[in-house]
Amino acid sequence: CSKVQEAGEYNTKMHPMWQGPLVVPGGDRQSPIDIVVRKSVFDSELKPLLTNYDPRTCQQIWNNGYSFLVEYDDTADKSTLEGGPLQDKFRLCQFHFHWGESNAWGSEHTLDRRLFPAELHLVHWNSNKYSLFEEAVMEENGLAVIGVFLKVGKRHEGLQKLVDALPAIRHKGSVVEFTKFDPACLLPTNTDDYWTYHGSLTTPPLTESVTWIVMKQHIEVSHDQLAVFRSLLFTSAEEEIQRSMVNNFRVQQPLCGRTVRSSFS
Ligand SMILES: CCOC(=O)CCc1ccc(S(N)(=O)=O)cc1
Ligand SMILES: [Zn+2]
Repeated sequence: CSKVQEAGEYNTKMHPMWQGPLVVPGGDRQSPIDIVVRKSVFDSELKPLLTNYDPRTCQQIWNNGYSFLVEYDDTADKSTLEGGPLQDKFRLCQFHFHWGESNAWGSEHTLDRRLFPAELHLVHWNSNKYSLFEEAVMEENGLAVIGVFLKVGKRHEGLQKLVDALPAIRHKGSVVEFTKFDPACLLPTNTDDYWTYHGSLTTPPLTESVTWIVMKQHIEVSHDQLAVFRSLLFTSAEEEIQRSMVNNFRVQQPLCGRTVRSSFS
């Protein structure tokens, strides 16, 4: 399988984050992918997801120059994910989004090549086996990321608190305190139906350490809420040329014979 990023990754390759080695050691379980729905395999052993998030562990929101991240205190098993395809307990460390410059594209995963305007990633690490995220990120069973597609429609009331905080972190490197936010409000009502496969981080270090759990049901956000995402900047306040934070997604990667399992038939 391709061990070097697709030539078409112009957007992401041009972004400073992508400078450096684009060859991924191994490189046969990269993410994101196109989920071909009719080729996914129903697995009756897959359990419902069990999320137990404590809003009191929410700490800050910041612009890392590629997306914005809401970070959680992951020094104890206070906000956790288990069940689904997972054998262990995983600790929530952050969530972030990927989006486009237009509503026509922006998601990282696709469903039968269908693009969504944005995609939410809730990032967890295996606290049964490892003691730090930085350790788990290098291990095959180290991470679990829940992916949720966003569609443009009615305003998402739970998201608005986060949207209202974005103007304060417009530039790369800015951070503000952000507390008492329950990420469960961003999950779809149905979390029993999902696809799962073994993949990687979609940004450097691109390590193949992620059990992906992609929700079948999307959430709706308003056009105006997405427009505020696009008002963020890739660049720091000191830089001469300001660049809008849009199209911060990676192109789909080769499946390389992997099976995508579904929790529903
Ligand atoms: C060793 C430090 O590694 C990191 O900070 C990786 C952070 C990171 C977390 C999640 C993702 S995603 N888009 O695949 O959900 C990409 C990168
Ligand atoms: Zn992501």
